[in-house]
Amino acid sequence: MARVLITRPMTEAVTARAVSEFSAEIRAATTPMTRAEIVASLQDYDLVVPTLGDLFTAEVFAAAPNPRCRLLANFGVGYNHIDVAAAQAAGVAVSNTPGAVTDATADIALTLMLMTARRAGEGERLVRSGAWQGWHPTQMLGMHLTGKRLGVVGLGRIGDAIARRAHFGFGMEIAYVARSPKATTYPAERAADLRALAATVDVLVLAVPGGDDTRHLINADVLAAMKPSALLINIARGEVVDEAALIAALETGQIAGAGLDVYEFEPKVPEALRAMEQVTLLPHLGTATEEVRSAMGHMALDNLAAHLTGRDLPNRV
Ligand SMILES: NC(=O)c1ccc[n+]([C@@H]2O[C@H](COP(=O)([O-])OP(=O)(O)OC[C@H]3O[C@@H](n4cnc5c(N)ncnc54)[C@H](O)[C@@H]3O)[C@@H](O)[C@H]2O)c1
Ligand SMILES: O=C(O)[C@H](O)CO
Repeated sequence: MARVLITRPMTEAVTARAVSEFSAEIRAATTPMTRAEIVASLQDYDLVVPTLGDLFTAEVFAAAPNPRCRLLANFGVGYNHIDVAAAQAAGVAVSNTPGAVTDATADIALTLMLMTARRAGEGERLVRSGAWQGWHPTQMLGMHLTGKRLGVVGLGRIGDAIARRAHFGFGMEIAYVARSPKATTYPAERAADLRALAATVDVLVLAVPGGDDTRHLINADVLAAMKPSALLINIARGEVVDEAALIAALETGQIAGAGLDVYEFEPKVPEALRAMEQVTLLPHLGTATEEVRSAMGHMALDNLAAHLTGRDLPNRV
């Protein structure tokens, strides 16, 4: 019988299937595995279901030569915590959970857009503080999203779901950057480059994968191109944004606000960001619904099942 390790507690439905179908061992901690645990997981298990924060780096694969592990069935669509080339060189396949996460993550992007544009976090804090003195015509005025221009960086599954919600729900104009034009169900303008996109939009939303190719894609230069009234929304990965440059841009009023679900040094969130009223901060909630986390878990288990029965992995990276 193959030894299967799942590196975090899962929903009840996924746990029940993992135990009955795979006799899986489920690690009890909710925190990422230590380096020593990761090396041991490669040496001691045939199949591992890792997730965000489990750092399967090239160095870790080097520390576990000829691993027993044959598959990392990642729980999550983003796999920037796994060095896929090093895994493949070690004979370890990698799969992920695309699609299952799309709608929930797009919903969180819209939540961040609305909360930041309409100052919802600030308003909620005001009410809770007991200091609210009542409605008046110029109280806490925010930005009206309807009819504004949205720039999407990463018009893939989630970026497209965000753009659809923004266009059909809020009448927003959609613009994007991509290597080639995309077929969309809404009118969408392809910008010449990222700076050109940043310069013309009211909201810039990030939905690219993390990793070396997109690290600090949003830097001081891009932030400087944005309008002073514009908002930056990040549901992608924290490292896509140079967080120090973002803090500087917010402090100097170069941009008006930000809505963040992810952080460069997650779960550390700089005190400077936590102190800013114009910033909405969520704890990586993109996929956090019972249904979606179960769908992600089942997808990871489907990849284990395919591997064990010699079928093609449905979601091979
Ligand atoms: N906040 C969350 O909880 C959460 C949840 C799910 C996914 N995510 C993140 O969202 C990412 C996207 O997921 P997806 O399913 O939409 O992936 P996807 O592969 O369908 O879409 C990513 C898109 O980004 C494009 N892209 C890559 N580099 C680019 C660049 N430099 N400039 C412009 N476009 C670029 C790709 O061509 C692709 O179209 C994941 O990799 C993950 O990191 C976050
Ligand atoms: O990439 C994803 O699916 C989410 O960020 C959770 O890992």
